Amino acid sequence: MESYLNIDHVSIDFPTANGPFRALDKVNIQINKGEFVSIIGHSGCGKSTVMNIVGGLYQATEGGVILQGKEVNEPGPDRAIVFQNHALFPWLTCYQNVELAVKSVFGKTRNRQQIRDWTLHNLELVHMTHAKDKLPAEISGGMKQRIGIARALAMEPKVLLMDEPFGALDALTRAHLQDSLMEIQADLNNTVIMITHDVDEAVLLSDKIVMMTNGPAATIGEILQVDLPRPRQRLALADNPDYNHYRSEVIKFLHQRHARKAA
Ligand SMILES: Nc1ncnc2c1ncn2[C@@H]1O[C@H](COP(=O)(O)OP(=O)(O)OP(=O)(O)O)[C@@H](O)[C@H]1O
Repeated sequence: MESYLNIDHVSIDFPTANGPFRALDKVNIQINKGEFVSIIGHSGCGKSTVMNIVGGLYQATEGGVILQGKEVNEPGPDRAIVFQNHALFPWLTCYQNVELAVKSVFGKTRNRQQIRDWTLHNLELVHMTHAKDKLPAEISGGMKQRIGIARALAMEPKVLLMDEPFGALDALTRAHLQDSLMEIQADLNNTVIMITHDVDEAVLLSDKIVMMTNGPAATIGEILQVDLPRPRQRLALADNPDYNHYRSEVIKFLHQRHARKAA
């Protein structure tokens, strides 16, 4: 059966002064609907480049990305991106930031009341109704990230792309947001690709962890299937032998089999 999202033998060459630089070489990932997939690998291996190709921001030199049987060549609302640095419009309130995304996707098909209800519903999903009339400068980093997630979810994307979404947050805020994201995903069955540097985050959230080799010409080293039952509770998992097994598999990949050579 054909997968929902097929990253099919994707290679990319970037032009440089010394000629083409092959950043990715034949990257192959098959993702099913509703799957949560993390991409992990050392800095500079090409994780964001994979995401930018799926997001349609970069074009693969060879191979391509097929979403529900259609090749993806440009950005579109079917692939919403959540960035590490929120990327909210500073002059718009939280409500207006989400509403803008809703209007851009549903402005022609939904009436004003429906747009308002849908905007409020998505703010509620991320527990941000209380701050809907605040400007981004008036809320914390974790709250901004919640708005970024609400904005992406409100577009009802086929795939949610998250580039280190919690990378800039303190450990406690990060844990709260991971829990919220797991709850939301259990409710909505989103298909998610998330880049992370955090091994625990990858194991806690993912169905599959894609581990990339170091560049240049980075590719998929291994794909680890994480078969921990859901819902997952971080406290219970701390003593779970399967959890610790998955965790150590990722650590061994990153720090033993594909350890980065010292500069
Ligand atoms: N537009 C570009 N032009 C030239 N080279 C690029 C471009 N974008 C990325 N690269 C190169 O491709 C490689 C992969 O970069 P990428 O940003 O995808 O890595 P990454 O794994 O996301 O890194 P990090 O974890 O540090 O964010 C790097 O060597 C980078 O310098």
